[in-house]
Amino acid sequence: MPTSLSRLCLIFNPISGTNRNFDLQGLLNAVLGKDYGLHYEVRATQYAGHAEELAREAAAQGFGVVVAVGGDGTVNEVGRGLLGTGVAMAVLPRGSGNGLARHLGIPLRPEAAVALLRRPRVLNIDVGRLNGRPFFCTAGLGFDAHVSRMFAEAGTRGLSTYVRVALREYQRYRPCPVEIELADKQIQTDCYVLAFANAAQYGNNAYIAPLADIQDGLLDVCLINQLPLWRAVKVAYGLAAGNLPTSGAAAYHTAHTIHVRTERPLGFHLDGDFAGESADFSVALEPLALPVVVGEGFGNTIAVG
Ligand SMILES: Nc1ncnc2c1ncn2[C@@H]1O[C@H](COP(=O)(O)OP(=O)(O)OP(=O)(O)O)[C@@H](O)[C@H]1O
Repeated sequence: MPTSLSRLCLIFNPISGTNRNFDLQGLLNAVLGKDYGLHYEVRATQYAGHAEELAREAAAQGFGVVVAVGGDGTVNEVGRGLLGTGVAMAVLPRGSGNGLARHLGIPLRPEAAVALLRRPRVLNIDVGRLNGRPFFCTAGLGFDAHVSRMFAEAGTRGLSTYVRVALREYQRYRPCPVEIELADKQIQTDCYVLAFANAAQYGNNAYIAPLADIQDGLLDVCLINQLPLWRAVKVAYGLAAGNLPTSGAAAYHTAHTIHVRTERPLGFHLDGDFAGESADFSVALEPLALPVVVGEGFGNTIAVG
């Protein structure tokens, strides 16, 4: 194993997920111990955005793997900090949804996820950017972004809060006329949800783009123009069953660059966290821009020094 991969910095978000009794240091000692020749350090975040700074600092200090201990928001911050450094990101899933970890085949059981770090397998994944800001799993505009904003304000986290907020906001949210340019196509339509998927799922095995390949240099673009009740039921079922593309409830495209103008400013999310509002969106993909530690059986291994 290259020596750099034996130096691990774990960046721990104490507020992700719902389990507050998590002994990370005890887990690391039990699973990694002293037998594997690894050096590992834990650094806790103190505020939103801190994980990006900590990750950049760890890369500059010569750590070879920086582990995001949290959910997709933490993964996004750590990934942002590592872009361009050549340092690999690993994930110890501790969030509510854990979309990227699930896509990469990383076990949700903490002991098994940590065990992957003994001999990390690293490969490069594509990175999306929405108005210049990176995302690794999914980004989007419309209802899903609106729900992520309301979820952030809800006071409690977890799947049950998310479902409660989504059902409440479904009564209120209205679609917006948009113009979409992608892959030589111009589309004028209403937009209820426009999702840009680098990975297949939002998290919690909700498959917004089950065919998305995180190494193919393309984003899977999912458009839902209206969401009357009958279609909402189809979408919910399609997300869970992984058959949304064949359900007739959503339209799909693939592209590496997309431009969207909206009639009114729309909220957008990056990896499930609300990230602001705009009426003009440029989305692009950087192929294979981030090395990541993957689960057993995922993709092909490449050498990272
Ligand atoms: N110390 C901290 N105090 C407050 N907020 C923090 C802190 N550290 C990180 N955060 C913020 O916590 C938010 C939620 O974290 P994260 O997304 O990892 O968990 P989650 O929402 O439970 O998981 P998932 O995104 O997989 O559903 C992130 O947006 C991050 O910026």
